[in-house]
Amino acid sequence: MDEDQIAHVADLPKVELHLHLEGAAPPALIRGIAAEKHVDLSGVFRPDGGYAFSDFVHFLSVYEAATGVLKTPADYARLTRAVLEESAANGVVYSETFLSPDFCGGGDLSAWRDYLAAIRETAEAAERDMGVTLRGVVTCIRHFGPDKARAAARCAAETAGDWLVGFGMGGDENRGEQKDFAYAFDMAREAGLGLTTHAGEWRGPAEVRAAIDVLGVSRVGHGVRAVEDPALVEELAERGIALEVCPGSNVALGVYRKLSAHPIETLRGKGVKVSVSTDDPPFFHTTMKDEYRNLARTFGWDADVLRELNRTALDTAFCDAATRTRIAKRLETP
Ligand SMILES: O=c1[nH]cnc2c1ncn2[C@@H]1O[C@H](CO)[C@@H](O)[C@H]1O
Repeated sequence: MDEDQIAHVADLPKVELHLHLEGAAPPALIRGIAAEKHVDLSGVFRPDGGYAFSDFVHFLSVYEAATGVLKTPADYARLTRAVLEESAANGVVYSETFLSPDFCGGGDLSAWRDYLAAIRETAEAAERDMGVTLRGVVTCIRHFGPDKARAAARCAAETAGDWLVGFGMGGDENRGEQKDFAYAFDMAREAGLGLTTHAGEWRGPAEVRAAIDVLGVSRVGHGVRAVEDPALVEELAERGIALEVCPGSNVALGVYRKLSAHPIETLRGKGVKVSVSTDDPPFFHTTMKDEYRNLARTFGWDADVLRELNRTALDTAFCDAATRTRIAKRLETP
C-alpha cells in the first residue's frame, strides 16, 4: 500500500468502543493537576515524560496512582475535554469510554451522580464544538473484587439511560473468576445496559467462554486469545459476539511480540465482529490514526476494509437507534 493510501485510511471517520477514560489522560494533564494539588507522583513518569511501567500488573498500579490526582467532578471535566480533543483530532466520530464509580466517588451513588453529570456536560459541549459523540460504559475493576463491583453496578443501574449505555469489567484478569461478578452483571442487565467484560487478553479461550456463557456479554474487551480455540472462534462468529480489539495495547504490553503476530486479521477472516480501539493511548504510545496506519501497513487493510470495520463497530455500539443512524451517516462521508 502506498503512502497516499495509508494517509487516507488514517483520515477515515472512526468508531472507538474501548477507551479507559483515565487511561487516555495526557501525561501533561495529570502532571499539571498533581502540581496544582501538590501531589507527589514520583514513579509514575519516565524522565522523558511518558508513563513508566514495566509489565501489566505494574501498569495497573501506575494507572491507579495517576488516577489518584483526579479528585473532583471538575477534574473529570478537564480530563473528558482533553480526551475528546484527542479523539476529535484522530477523526473519531463516536466513542464509548469506560467510567469507574470506584474512582469517581468511591462507589457512593450520590457522588457518582455528580461526577457523571460533569463528564456528560463536558461531552455534550465537546460534541457541539468538535463533532465527537461520547457515551459512557460503567466499569467495575476485577482486582477490587465482587463487593466493589456490585456498588459500581448499582451506580450504573441508577444512572442508566441514553448517555450511560453499558456496564463492563476491566482490571487484572488473573484475579478471581468472571462468575464472581455475575450478580453485578445481572443488575446491569436488568437496568437495560449493554454488557462487555475484559477477557482473553491474558487468560486463554476458557475465559472468553465464561464471559459469554456466564456473564452473557454481547461484547468482549480484547478477547483475542479466543483465536487459540477454533470452535470458540466459530461460535463467536455465529452468535455475533463482538471483540473490542486493541492491537497497539496488546503489542505494548507484550501479549503479542509484534503486530504481524496479532490475531486480528485471522479473527476478522473467520467472520468474528472485530473493532479497533486504543485502550489507554498515551500509556501505549498510540493513537487511533497510528492504529489505522499500522493495520494498513501490516495487513494491507485499505479504506474499504476499515469502513466495513467501522460499520460493524457501530452495529455493536450500545447507543440508541437514533444515535446509531446519525453516526452511520457520518461514517459514509468521504
Ligand atoms: O488494557 C487493559 N486491560 C485490562 N484492564 C485495563 C486495561 N486498561 C485499563 N484497565 C483497567 O480498567 C480500569 C479503569 O477503567 C483501570 O483501573 C484498570 O484496572
